[in-house]
This record gives sequence, structure tokens and C-alpha cells, in this order.
Amino acid sequence: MARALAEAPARDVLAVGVGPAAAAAGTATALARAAAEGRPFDLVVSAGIGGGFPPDLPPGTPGAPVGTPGAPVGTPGAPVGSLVVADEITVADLGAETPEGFAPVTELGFGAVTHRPPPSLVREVAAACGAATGTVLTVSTVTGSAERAAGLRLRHPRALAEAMEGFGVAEAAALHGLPVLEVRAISNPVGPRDRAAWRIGDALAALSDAFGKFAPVLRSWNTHD
Ligand SMILES: O=C(O)c1cccc(C(=O)CC[C@H]2O[C@@H](n3cnc4c(=O)[nH]cnc43)[C@H](O)[C@@H]2O)c1
Repeated sequence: MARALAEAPARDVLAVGVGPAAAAAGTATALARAAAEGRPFDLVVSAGIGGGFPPDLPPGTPGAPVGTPGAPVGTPGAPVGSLVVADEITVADLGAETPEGFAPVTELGFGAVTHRPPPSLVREVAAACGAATGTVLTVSTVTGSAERAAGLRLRHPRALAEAMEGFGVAEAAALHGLPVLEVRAISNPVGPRDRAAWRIGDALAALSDAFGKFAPVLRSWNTHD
């Protein structure tokens, strides 16, 4: 989180735990405390590792990997080791199962399922660190099957990645009228559970490298969107 100060902006790094509820509670508490102390934040960044949806390239494309079954051909994805900056932060499993399939809470008449970070900030941060931009889903359960991956991809064709905190952080930021950004370094493919394939160390190294590259953007970014 970054604070507007007369001199260099201050940054606080907070480990808020795993999952949207812990992330929302931790973020909201920190924002409220800072505001009460007269040192409010002006930007909230949710960052961590995440699962990347494999790209579904047209058949015959050289080197085309096997993507998510059921995803429209040509759907982009996020390979392990890559970076994603969310242009949409969407909660994927907040809703109800109905005979017609999953219904998001918005269709039931409640709340929100998507937050949109400021487009210019997304563009500038992604350009600075070589990240792809797209939807990052927030889930409460790490996807562990091809069927669920395919279902998510069908409902969210723009999704590049899934993680577990972004929507919670975004809800807290929205409550405080603050812009939010989500950055994920891809540690594993979204799909059938294969714990041995997770590259957490490499993803954390990529994330820390990315912060070094886009920190100047955060410092100079003004809320002009
Ligand atoms: O299942 C395990 O053995 C296991 C071991 C270490 C970590 C985990 C996690 O589930 C970490 C969740 C943590 O990382 C983010 N994350 C990373 N990849 C994904 C994913 O494919 N789907 C959802 N979340 C993911 C998440 O934001 C959490 O903070 C499991």
C-alpha cells in the first residue's frame, strides 16, 4: 500500500493471509487504522503467486501447448514464470448453483463480482515489468481438476490467472474509496493437481524482480483515470 506524502511516498507491506476473507479483513483493518491516524493510503496493491490458465493456441501452431479443455481456441493464457497484472479482479465462486448452472451474486441481486483497477496504472505497470494484462480470478479453492479449469475458462474467457486474495483486497479498497492493483507471478498451471509442478520460489523471485521494475511507476502515478 502506498501513501501520498509531501516527499517520497511511503509503502507498507502487509501479509494478510490466504483467501479472500483474510485478505479483506487484514486490508480493511490496515486502511482504517492508517486513516484514523491521519496517514491514509492512496493505493492498494495485492501481490503474490497465482495459477496461470494455459494458453489455447490454434491447433498446428508451432509449440502450441495443450490448453484448458473447453476453452475457445486462441484464448491467451499465462505460462509458469510469467507475470499478470489484472485489468479486472473477479470473484469466481461467489454466488449460487442453480439448475441452469452457476449464478454470480450480482444475478441474485447482491453486491459486486468485479473490480477494475485504473487502466493507465495497469498499462504502465504491465509495460514496466513485461506482464500480460487480463482478468485475474479470485477463488476460495485452488482449482485441481481439468473440469473445473474448463468451467472457469468458459465463464471467464478473459481470465489469465487465478489466486485467492485479489477480490477481498479490492472490496476493502473500494470501501475506502481507493484504487487497487493486483499483480501475480505464475507459479503453477491451473488444472489437474500436480503439486510437484509448482515453482513457488521462481515465481516469488519473478515477483520481487517485477516490483523493482514497476516501483517507479507506482511512485509517479497520479489518480488521473
Ligand atoms: O496444495 C499444496 O500442497 C500447497 C502448497 C503450498 C501452497 C499452496 C497454496 O494453495 C498456496 C495458495 C496461495 O498462492 C496463491 N495461488 C498460487 N497458485 C494458485 C492457484 O493455482 N489457485 C489459487 N491460488 C493460487 C493464492 O493466492 C494463495 O495465496 C498449496
